[in-house]
Amino acid sequence: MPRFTIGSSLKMYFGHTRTLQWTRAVADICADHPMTRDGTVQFFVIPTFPSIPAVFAAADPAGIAVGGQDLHWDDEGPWTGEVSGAELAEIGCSIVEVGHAERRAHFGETDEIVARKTHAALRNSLAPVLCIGEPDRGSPDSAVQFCLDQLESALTPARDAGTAGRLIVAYEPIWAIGAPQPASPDHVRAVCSALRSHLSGDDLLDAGVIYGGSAGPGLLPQIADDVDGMFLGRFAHDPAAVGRILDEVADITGAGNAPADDAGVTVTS
Ligand SMILES: O=C[C@H](O)COP(=O)(O)O
Repeated sequence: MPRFTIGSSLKMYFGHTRTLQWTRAVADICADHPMTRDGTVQFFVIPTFPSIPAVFAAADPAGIAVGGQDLHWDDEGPWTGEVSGAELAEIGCSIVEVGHAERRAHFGETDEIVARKTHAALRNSLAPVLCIGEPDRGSPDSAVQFCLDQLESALTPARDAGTAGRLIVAYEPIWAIGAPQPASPDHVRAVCSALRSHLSGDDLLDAGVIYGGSAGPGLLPQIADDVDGMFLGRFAHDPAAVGRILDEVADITGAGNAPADDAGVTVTS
């Protein structure tokens, strides 16, 4: 597992041309940056479905993982308009977003549907970016209880079937999505550390917990000890923000002060 998993869902913000411009700019940054080159950071991008093949071609050479924003709970069948995890895996995706708050709110995704989709991702060897988070601002303790219930609900079918795999839990308090600023570092740390403890040593799942909700440059240094990465939205629309976050990773890990070799790769030994 990389020390940090950091990525962005482009939601429906960009058309195809801008998606590719953004991806190429981010791929250039990741191809050059010591923190992505040495595997300290696994960067991922989640575009709209039609852009996935072109994004894959632009992102894969830079080591960027690509995923879908949703999947169906079945692997095939009469589901007009839907996309299966089997097909996402077939075209090269390694991750898929499941249960984002916007899908739960606007597309009727219940906890049961999210659970079936989580299992569909895992059985197709896709790492679910499983989005959980409390609806209203409150205490960290109440958020932890809400999120643990949501998490275990989402994992029930996979646990029942004994399906193993990599899991990326995206802790996204709903009240912090689309907001001017993220949840406070203390809140993020309390909830994410509880989720990490809960999943640590899981028999089936190799799990990490990342934070999303108005995340951007400046946040990771305040939460790094208690998270496995960040899920970026609007504050990564400027590709330069990705470079700033990777620079912050270098500072966090101490690599920022290390000398670089001729190829520009930081020498840490
Ligand atoms: O998918 C990303 C999250 O929903 C966060 O989006 P945001 O940073 O624009 O609030």
